[in-house]
Amino acid sequence: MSIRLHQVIKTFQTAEHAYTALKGIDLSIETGEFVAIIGKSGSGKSTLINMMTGIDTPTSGTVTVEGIDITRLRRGQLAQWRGRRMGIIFQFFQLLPTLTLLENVMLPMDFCGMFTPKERRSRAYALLEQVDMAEHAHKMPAMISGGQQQRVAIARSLANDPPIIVADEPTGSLDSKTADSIFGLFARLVENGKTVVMVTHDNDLAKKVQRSIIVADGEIVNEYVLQALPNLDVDMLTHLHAVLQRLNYAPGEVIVRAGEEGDKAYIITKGKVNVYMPRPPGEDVHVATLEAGQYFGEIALMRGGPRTATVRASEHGAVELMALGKEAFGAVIGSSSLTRQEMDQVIRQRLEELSRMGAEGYDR
Ligand SMILES: Nc1ncnc2c1ncn2[C@@H]1O[C@H](COP(=O)(O)OP(=O)(O)OP(=O)(O)O)[C@@H](O)[C@H]1O
Repeated sequence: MSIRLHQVIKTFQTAEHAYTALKGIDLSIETGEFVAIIGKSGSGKSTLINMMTGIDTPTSGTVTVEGIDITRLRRGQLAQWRGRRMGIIFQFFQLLPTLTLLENVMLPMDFCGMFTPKERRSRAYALLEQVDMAEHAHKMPAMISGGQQQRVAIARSLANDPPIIVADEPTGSLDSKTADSIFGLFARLVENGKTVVMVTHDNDLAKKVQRSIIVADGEIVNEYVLQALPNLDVDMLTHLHAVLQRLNYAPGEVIVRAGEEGDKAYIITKGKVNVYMPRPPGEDVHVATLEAGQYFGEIALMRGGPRTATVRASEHGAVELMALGKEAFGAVIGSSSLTRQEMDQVIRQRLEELSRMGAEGYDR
């Protein structure tokens, strides 16, 4: 495991009041993952990654990177550790304006005493080559474009060959074509075995990575909610996060019952549920097993009418669900036609399955 945050809380104390920007974050990022962190402005994205890099310290909780609890490192140790193990990239590049591009890339090696001075120079050239900037090596940062400066910043972040790259809105100030090419560089780093964590506002870029983490109001949106509703935008996911109600069921417990009025849909976030077709007299027939990342209860909300099936928590373990009421469900469907279409498709399949198994009245 590459990065692990456990119960991380960050409270900023200002003159007038205290503001809790992170509210108990649990998060694990594996070695070699390409992770996008997205969220509305002010949701806590930068604060979150500043915890991972040790640029800022949590008020409570632990941050473990490659097995080291970085919250326990002293300032000097932390700077050395970071310099060797992490490459950091910011939105506004932050190249030193009085040094050439080559010198900028050599700087982290100088700081951490990595490689011999001669090696540093040739390594810096090689890194600039990797990002197509070698021909500009002796220019000053002000002489090149923003996209080029970001390429150099990426080369600089790789100076000490760190296994982890953390980037805070690296494409935020670039046009979309340049952003795409910078994104391509990150993808290549991941192919070469690096772990990359990238904050982005750009939904399209976020869709291209293996894993998205949505920060909403200082918390992380449950990843199974994301899996269940992959086409919602950040605003809707943030809204959903605020209104979803967490529910727990014991093994075997009934969650919804066929024939009853339905006023909620459910997303499974832990465990499995079994779906049964009602067959009098009380001999329900098992139709399907659903697991984390799937939803149920949507048919009654989408099509009206009573529940079409009974759903129980699996006998083999407890179940955690996120419930959304009619109103939130309506907002979700209304916000994304793709989600609506996909749900329609799921419902059609489910009703066909029920009808195929001989239940009456399910071929609506
Ligand atoms: N040093 C600080 N002192 C007080 N409040 C802070 C401090 N840093 C951040 N905050 C507050 O914490 C919240 C989260 O900030 P953060 O910068 O992490 O958000 P963000 O999601 O990265 O936003 P953006 O996308 O706009 O950069 C904000 O409401 C911000 O005002």
